[in-house]
Amino acid sequence: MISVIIPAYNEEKTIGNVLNVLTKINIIDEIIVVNDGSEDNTVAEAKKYNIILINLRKNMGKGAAVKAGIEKSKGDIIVMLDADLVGLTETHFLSLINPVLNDSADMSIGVFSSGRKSTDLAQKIAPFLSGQRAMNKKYFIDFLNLKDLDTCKYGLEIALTKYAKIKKLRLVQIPFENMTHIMKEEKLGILKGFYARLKMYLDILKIWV
Ligand SMILES: O=c1ccn([C@@H]2O[C@H](COP(=O)(O)OP(=O)(O)O)[C@@H](O)[C@H]2O)c(=O)[nH]1
Ligand SMILES: O=C(O)[C@@H](COP(=O)(O)O)O[C@H]1O[C@H](CO)[C@@H](O)[C@H](O)[C@H]1O
Repeated sequence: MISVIIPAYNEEKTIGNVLNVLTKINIIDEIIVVNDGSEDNTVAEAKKYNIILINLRKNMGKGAAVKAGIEKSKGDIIVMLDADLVGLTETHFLSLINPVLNDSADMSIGVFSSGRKSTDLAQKIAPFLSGQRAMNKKYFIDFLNLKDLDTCKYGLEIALTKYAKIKKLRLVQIPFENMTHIMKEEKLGILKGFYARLKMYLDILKIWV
């Protein structure tokens, strides 16, 4: 059984397109949207689709949102996808999940390529930060027992990557062609976006070192 978890904070502009694609993919058993205290119409947009909605009352950060989704999930395979993806297709989804389904990898990581230069470059430099992942739930549960996701925010992915290394999991990177996401500076404007980026790097550094 496959559960997809989508943490979402103020993603009213993009979450509909992501859900529109995912809700048409037959092999997905459940899609869990975790509204992380959004102040915009994310919830209303998500409710247009056949999904399970978790509402966090206030913004808790990505790590806490994903944790809430995993705890609610019923699947034995978990897929994490961001709500601000642009260009997602069924082919991307299948290519991400197949290595885990056919047991040729324990964790697969989707990495943007040939989407937009800026986002391609960021993921080329740091593919281990990508939020698009598939993994067996047993590893996620083990990971949750070891790592406090309630406070790690954007440190989630680097924590997952470290976990995979320590546990010697088989990792595979899947090129996500023609995909991009909305960058922080585009969502929030240059100054606020850059500030949010610095805060994200701080979350990552806290887990990294
Ligand atoms: O406090 C937060 C910040 C982000 N997100 C979600 O986590 C994913 C990745 O966040 P973001 O798009 O800001 O990261 P980026 O891809 O820009 O680094 C998106 O679906 C966000 O809506 C969240 O649930 N809570
Ligand atoms: O690609 C990146 O460098 C960062 C930053 O993306 P932005 O272009 O600042 O929105 O985004 C990734 O890293 C985050 C932390 O690991 C993840 O939460 C995101 O899912 C991922 O897209």
